[in-house]
Amino acid sequence: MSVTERIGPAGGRSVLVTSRSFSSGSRDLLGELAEAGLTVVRGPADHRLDALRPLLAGTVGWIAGTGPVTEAHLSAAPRLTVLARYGVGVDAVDLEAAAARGVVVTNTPGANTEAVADLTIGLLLAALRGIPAGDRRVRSGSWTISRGRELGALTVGIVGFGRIGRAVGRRLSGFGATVLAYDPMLDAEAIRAAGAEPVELAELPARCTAISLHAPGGGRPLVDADWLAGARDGLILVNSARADLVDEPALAAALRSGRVAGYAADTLDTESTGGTSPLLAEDLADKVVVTPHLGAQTVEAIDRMGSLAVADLLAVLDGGTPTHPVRVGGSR
Ligand SMILES: NC(=O)C1=CN([C@@H]2O[C@H](COP(=O)(O)OP(=O)(O)OC[C@H]3O[C@@H](n4cnc5c(N)ncnc54)[C@H](O)[C@@H]3O)[C@@H](O)[C@H]2O)C=CC1
Ligand SMILES: O=C(O)C(=O)COP(=O)(O)O
Repeated sequence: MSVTERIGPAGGRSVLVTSRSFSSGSRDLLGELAEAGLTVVRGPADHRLDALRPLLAGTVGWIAGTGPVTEAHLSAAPRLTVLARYGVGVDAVDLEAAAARGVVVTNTPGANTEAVADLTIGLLLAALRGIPAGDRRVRSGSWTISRGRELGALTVGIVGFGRIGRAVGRRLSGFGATVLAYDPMLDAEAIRAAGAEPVELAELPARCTAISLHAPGGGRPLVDADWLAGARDGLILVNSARADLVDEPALAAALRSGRVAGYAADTLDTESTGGTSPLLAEDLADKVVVTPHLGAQTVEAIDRMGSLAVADLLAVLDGGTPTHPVRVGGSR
């Protein structure tokens, strides 16, 4: 579909869709929007202002992926009433600017939890057993082996023990791993009740063979040179959350020194900044595996995210209350 293709009647009120993966799903969501008298307009997922400006002018609702929503975007959308984040993280949205303009922000908590938890285990196993590197060797004619670890023998740390962190913890417990968790918003009892040992962030590197990140982005990196200096040799780090949780140059140095044995991620800084990632350097190819932010991309999660986003968008446009509002300070 081209950037400005319209679905529904010309003119009238329009809904801008910039999520990469929004589709009708099992409920004909595009039909529901059209039935509500809304024209659906597609825009670029990276939210380039020059391309979006003409589309934002008439938009009353916006279904957005992970692209930035800044004061400049909002001021280009004077009729905007509701920004429905199709997904969970609101780190790229200027929530204060939205609140100041009376724009209601919603998201789809829980809709992609199982999808991201599944991918996280896949990334962890890929790094732990060297699956992508093994595949490359076979394709180049070599049946050279590598030695990994069994997941059940490991102590695994989880940073951010929310919906996805706990879903990953449940899967890890099923494998027989020992699960430690750090979450500054949860008390120790809540963490224990969800099956993990509560620990401080600083304890994790020395105690874990693998650590998985599930905290919101938008702040300073939690994984930096100091934190990495405390790691056991051979740490595996998994990041299916946000790139800015990790100081990437510091991690590249730790991978080269061998302190960190592997990094498996669904995101990199370059996802939003463009350019070249230090983690994609040729000499790190066998230690780093990256997927293109596809954690939420399952048939099931896309269906749930779309249904929740459209239901809340229509509720707000009807003058009602959304089920999943995001308030200022609702993120990290
Ligand atoms: N790869 C992908 O496609 C996806 C990535 N995500 C990312 O995963 C993150 C987590 O998603 P959910 O589990 O659904 O959110 P959630 O809100 O249920 O869990 C986040 C947890 O992190 C905790 N937290 C906040 N600040 C923290 C800090 N400084 N250190 C450690 N923990 C902290 C919170 O208390 C909360 O329990 C999202 O914010 C998003 O960035 C989410 C969905 C899809
Ligand atoms: O839900 C999130 O925070 C995600 O990262 C998923 O984003 P997406 O819908 O795949 O652009």
